[in-house]
Amino acid sequence: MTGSIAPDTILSVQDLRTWFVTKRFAAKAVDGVTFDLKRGQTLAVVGESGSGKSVTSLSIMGLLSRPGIIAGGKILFRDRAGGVHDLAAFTPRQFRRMRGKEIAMIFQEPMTSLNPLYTVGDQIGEMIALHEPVNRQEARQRALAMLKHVEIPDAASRLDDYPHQMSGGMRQRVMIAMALACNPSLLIADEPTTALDVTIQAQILDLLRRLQAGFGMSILFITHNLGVVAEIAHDVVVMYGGRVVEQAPVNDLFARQRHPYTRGLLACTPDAARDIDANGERQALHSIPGTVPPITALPPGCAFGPRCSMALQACSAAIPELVPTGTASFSRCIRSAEL
Ligand SMILES: Nc1ncnc2c1ncn2[C@@H]1O[C@H](COP(=O)(O)OP(=O)(O)OP(=O)(O)O)[C@@H](O)[C@H]1O
Repeated sequence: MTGSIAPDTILSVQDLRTWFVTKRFAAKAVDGVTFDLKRGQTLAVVGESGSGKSVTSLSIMGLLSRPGIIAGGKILFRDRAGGVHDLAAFTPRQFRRMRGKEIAMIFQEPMTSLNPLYTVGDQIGEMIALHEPVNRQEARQRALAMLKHVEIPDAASRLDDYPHQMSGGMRQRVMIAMALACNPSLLIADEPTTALDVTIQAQILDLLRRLQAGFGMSILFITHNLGVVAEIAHDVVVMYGGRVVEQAPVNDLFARQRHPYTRGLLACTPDAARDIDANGERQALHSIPGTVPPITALPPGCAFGPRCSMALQACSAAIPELVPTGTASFSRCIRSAEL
């Protein structure tokens, strides 16, 4: 029995637990995470470094490194033909057949996906040939079409470039072209714009939005930046200490944050309109006190408690439940009604 998934949903992560277990420690990097990604939409997973975002995406892609294991939960994925698979139970062989074709991933650093020794045309073509019966000429034509889709100027003359001959923004476009070459229904994007300067970042987000409208893929977007979330997401999951602390449609989340951590993250996001007053004076920068605790030493009760200005004694007594705060919103805070 694979489990159930709503008809408009392409990915349903259900009570996922991904742990790193050795003789010395058990790091519960992801501990009971649940969310749904709807077809053709973008779900952003946001949180500070160490909150468990990347481990969540690596679990979905079957790319966990040792000693990481999926200790519990389901990752239900609906393929193009409508079949539902539990990726949490997939073998490496099953993942190899699915990756690139049905699910693709882009990373912060394009050179983790691109081989410096091959031209970009060869690399995109090879990705297509791996999953589809195309000859060399067809693969090259498809690679060219993909370079055009990702809006690389003068694409025909860039087909035989090596990655090092391109700028960072162009390499990011090539990585997106490679990821989308076989028309996957799910794209996992792990901080794909973090290393880029803000104008290029905006261009890449804009490109992803247009590609989503054209190709119809769903996007799981991992980021620490709420500014990026506002640009691209339909729904948002906020993670802290390996757990979901808040979950909401993007407009609801920005209108009202129902967890003090989300509120703190938003206050830390630079905003010129807010941070410089009418007299041109800079307001003090906000920051959340302290740092994310190591996953092996989470405080008792609410993991955010020691950093939270609203914490009560009860917050350290038990881990708060994720409770509904709206029709599609949830918060793991006992004071969410006051926020
Ligand atoms: N191979 C590993 N062995 C042990 N612990 C690990 C391993 N990989 C990740 N972790 C732990 O899992 C936790 C979550 O890491 P993860 O990379 O998912 O965080 P993140 O939110 O994506 O942060 P970043 O933005 O820095 O990537 C961290 O506390 C990290 O120490």
